[in-house]
Amino acid sequence: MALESRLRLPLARPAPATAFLSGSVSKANHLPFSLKPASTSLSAANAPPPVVVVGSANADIYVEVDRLPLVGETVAARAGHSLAGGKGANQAACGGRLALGPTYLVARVGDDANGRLLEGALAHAGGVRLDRVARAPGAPSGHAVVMLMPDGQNSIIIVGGANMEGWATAVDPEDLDLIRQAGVLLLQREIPDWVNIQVAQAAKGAGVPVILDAGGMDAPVPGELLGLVDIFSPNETELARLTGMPTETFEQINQAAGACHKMGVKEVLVKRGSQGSALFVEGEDPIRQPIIPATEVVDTTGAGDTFTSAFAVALVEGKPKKECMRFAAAAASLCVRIKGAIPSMPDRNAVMSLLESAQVE
Ligand SMILES: Nc1ncnc2c1ncn2[C@@H]1O[C@H](COP(=O)(O)OP(=O)(O)OP(=O)(O)O)[C@@H](O)[C@H]1O
Repeated sequence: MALESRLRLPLARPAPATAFLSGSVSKANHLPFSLKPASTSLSAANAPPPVVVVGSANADIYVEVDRLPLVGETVAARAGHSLAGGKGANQAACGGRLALGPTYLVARVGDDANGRLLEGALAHAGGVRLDRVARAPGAPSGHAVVMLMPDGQNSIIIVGGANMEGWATAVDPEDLDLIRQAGVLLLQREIPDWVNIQVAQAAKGAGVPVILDAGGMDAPVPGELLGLVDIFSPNETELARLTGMPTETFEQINQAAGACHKMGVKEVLVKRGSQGSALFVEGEDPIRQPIIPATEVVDTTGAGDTFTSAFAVALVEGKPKKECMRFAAAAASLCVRIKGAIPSMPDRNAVMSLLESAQVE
């Protein structure tokens, strides 16, 4: 069956994705954010095109220990539990909750218990289309053992598994077809660079904007990948690592973003934790977005993924960049109030309520 009919995507895209980048967004796209209908139908002609996330899905196995075991020693954990994570899964789960149109995750899991945990958790998170999450034979699902110490420190061991080994020698043509019909392609760095490059090439060829979240492996970002990215989104540490420049002050970040422009990335969206965020578009004044203060900061895990994904959701709706950043800051502010990554990601109505109340403050 042709992909188009299998996915029941509208034949005509509501707005050319490139319009969002060039700033030539139609007037209709400047409408305020609208509420998410009770059920999102792909066949709705006026639904925004899909958010497509290509990335990792990881089973995060948390063990609470008093101390790390010595070589040859066995220690008993005080508690243990497993949660779905991985930057790809996190960003897809967030898109699923926030986007008016569909959100797809393209990922590889193993044919094992962790793979089933991931599929179940993503189905439970709601709103994410899992048609393109495939079980890779012969590779375990990506997983991480997170050892949590009483003082809040942690030690982590990651098994890349299917995230790294589960892709065939070339990306599945059906995945590439889906990407060509997307409103935005969202990438991170927890799958092989060659996969990111192939899917970014497909997006670029179809005029679909590509956002690369710098989070994940800390190996250098290949120049070929950077050259295909429309918006590069690092936090301050990742920006410093990429450019070899200091990123402590706003002016230093501005300089480092300028170095990224020289590497071929036109837009750099920097996440600055409790200092907010800033977007550096080549040749334009930076746009600064302060945080929307949280009543109580419980756990910032997943705040970066929430921010990037929410930004992408607003971008697909044709919102101006400043509004995309405000929407993302509101979503991330809600995320830091609840423990965990996927469990803390807000739904659209909560973000809109916060935006409304923040407006009148
Ligand atoms: N204390 C806070 N209060 C409100 N919003 C916050 C707070 N900390 C972070 N945020 C929001 O979350 C966004 C992303 O956070 P951060 O810069 O920590 O991302 P990150 O380093 O990529 O995160 P991580 O990798 O831990 O998910 C910030 O730009 C900000 O909008």
